[in-house]
Amino acid sequence: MLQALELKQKPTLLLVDDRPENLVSLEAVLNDNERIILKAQDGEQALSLLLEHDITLVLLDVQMPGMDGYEVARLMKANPRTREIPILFITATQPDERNMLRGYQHGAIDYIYKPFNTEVLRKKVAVLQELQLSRRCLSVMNRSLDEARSYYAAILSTAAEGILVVDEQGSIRYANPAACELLQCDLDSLEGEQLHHLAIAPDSNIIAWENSVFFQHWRKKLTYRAHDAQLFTPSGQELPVTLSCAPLPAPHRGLVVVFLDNRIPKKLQEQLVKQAVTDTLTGLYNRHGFLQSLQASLSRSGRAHKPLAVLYLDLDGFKRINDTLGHPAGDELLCVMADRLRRCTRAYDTVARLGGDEFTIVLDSMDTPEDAARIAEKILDSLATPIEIQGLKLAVSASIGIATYPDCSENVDGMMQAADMAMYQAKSEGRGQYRFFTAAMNGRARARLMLEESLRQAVATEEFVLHYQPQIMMRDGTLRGFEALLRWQHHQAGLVSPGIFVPLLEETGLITRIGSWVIEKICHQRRLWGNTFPQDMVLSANLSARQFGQSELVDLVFQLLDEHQLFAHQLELEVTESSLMNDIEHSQRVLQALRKKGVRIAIDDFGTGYSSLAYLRQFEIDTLKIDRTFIANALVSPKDAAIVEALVALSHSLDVEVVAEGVETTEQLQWLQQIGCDCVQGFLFAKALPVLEAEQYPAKLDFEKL
Ligand SMILES: Nc1nc2c(ncn2[C@@H]2O[C@@H]3COP(=O)(O)O[C@H]4[C@@H](O)[C@H](n5cnc6c(=O)[nH]c(N)nc65)O[C@@H]4COP(=O)(O)O[C@H]3[C@H]2O)c(=O)[nH]1
Repeated sequence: MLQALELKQKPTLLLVDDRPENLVSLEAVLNDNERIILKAQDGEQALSLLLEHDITLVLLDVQMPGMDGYEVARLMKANPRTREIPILFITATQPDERNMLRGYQHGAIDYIYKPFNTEVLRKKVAVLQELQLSRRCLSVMNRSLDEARSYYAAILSTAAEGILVVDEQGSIRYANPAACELLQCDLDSLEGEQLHHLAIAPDSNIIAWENSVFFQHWRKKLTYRAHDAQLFTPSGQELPVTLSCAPLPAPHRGLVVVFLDNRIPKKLQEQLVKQAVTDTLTGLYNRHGFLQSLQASLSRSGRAHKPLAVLYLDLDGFKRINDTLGHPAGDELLCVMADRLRRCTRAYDTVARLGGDEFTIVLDSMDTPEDAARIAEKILDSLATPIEIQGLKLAVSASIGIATYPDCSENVDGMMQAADMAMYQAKSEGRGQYRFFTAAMNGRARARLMLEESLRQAVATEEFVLHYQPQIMMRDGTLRGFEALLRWQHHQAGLVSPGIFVPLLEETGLITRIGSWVIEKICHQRRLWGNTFPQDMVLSANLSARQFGQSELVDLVFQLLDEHQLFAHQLELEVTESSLMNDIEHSQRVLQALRKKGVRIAIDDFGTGYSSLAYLRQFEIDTLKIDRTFIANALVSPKDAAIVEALVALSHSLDVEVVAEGVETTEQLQWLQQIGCDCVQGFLFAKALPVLEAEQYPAKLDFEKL
């Protein structure tokens, strides 16, 4: 833009003469509206105009007082801004040869003598002016050419891709810095090198350029592209590249080759693949990686007819460590665990963490299935050494299930299921041990699947009923309330015990649906019993851990209380210790909200879980239900008796009501009375009763006679 403006400007002449009349006559001759004319009467004025304006040509008087024309020319020559401006000297006398040469030396183009022929002067000025404009034009173009050249050179030298320019004979004529760097050589050694030699392994036969793919494509004016090409450095090192080779546009006869180092995307891809199959915490394989590896091992073992085993390992009591010491401690434990598992296995066995505290191992190419038992024993032995975390020595054990190929299954899913089932078997038989999968387990699994299926149907067809077990106040033998207990009225099998189906409901997630149904049902029942029982009679329901963790629980309870117009204290929700410990903050929030409304909270089965007396203080509760195993043992085990006594005393000091569960004998009842237990529940009074029997129960109860 600036350059175009520069060229469009009118030419400017500077006339320099000490005599004003000469200046006037010169102006009269040269003024034609096509040019601008400036005038100066001495050297100083001329120099300052020269610096201020863009002068095309100077007509300079040689003889001037003070600074003469030669001196002005010398000073112009010395200044880069005025150096190139042509000077036409005007003189009355022919200068001597020395001065004339001095003039030419300082930039004079020509001399013109006074008195001058006006026509000659006009012509000379016109020619010189034209020449000067052409020169300017040229220099502007040169400048823009230089700029364009340095712009493209900068692009070429900063490009991350290697760029080569090759002539039609296949000789490299140019290589950018990236090309030199990737090919590990300097420009000098690349220049003149044949392009197709770079694409040939050092020990291969050299072919002629005319037979190369580059030339073949160039001849047909086509671009050659290769995503997995190979170049070779002069030292013979392989360079995997993506490459394109395009003919240069006419009139150039040659090709431009652009290539990109494939090792960078490859490395990124490798990293991504690694991340996708690795457990970030332990660095072991994750589930995805493990299943892939198991698939590959099964195929190998199939071909080699070698047995293979999958070990499924679950840490015993990991959750408690995580909950009590915090997640960082849990993570540390898992890392130590991963390390020990690595040490117990061979380099080519696959060790993985599926998630949480579940680890799996593929034992590849075993000689006999007993090798798997040896490894399992080694793992259990290695866990016998306590793990030190946060200054505490933690004793950790694991349950291990083993499935062998081809006996248990021949596919990934089957092997995983079998190992998982065997692990559950090991766990249920007493932890810290290993079990091989057996056909009997398979039978049980099948039965379980069938049960699961009919349970789903039962949920859909509402085959559930609630039975009510009475709770009796010790002080006067009156009815405190009922605990609602779920029963499954199976259309063929009859009444199924919750001990069988509640864990299944929990595992399948159906428990939340049923749980909501139970709360709704007892609210409904409590309203129906409005006139049958006193106002303070309590109905209680069990909450599963999952249900207790649900964010909508509080709203549901409030909504049902409203709907059935109940007093909040007529409803008691029983939560187990472990549900509370799952997420302590959440538990505190839920309990606070429910109790604020007046809903009663009971801790169920106290003594079977964490048995932490500390949280009796931490959580807001109304009732503590002592587990029936303590009551069953209390009269034969002084230790259990002492625990129950301490619990009763502690609960009273915290204003918490105590309910003893599972009271079956009058001896137990008398003892509980002695130690001040508030309330009792058990077969001594009644089993869980259907609605009608529950209604009639208080009339039949004779507390004194018990
Ligand atoms: N040996 C003996 N047992 C006695 C005696 N008195 C009561 N029981 C039994 O002890 C269990 C008490 O319920 P739980 O501890 O909450 O234990 C319950 C509870 O954890 C769960 N459950 C039952 N109904 C529900 C429910 O509606 N929701 C949820 N989430 N769980 C439920 O199933 C478990 C077992 O329930 P049930 O089989 O009904 O077994 C009941 C009850 O019948 C006694 O004197 N001796």
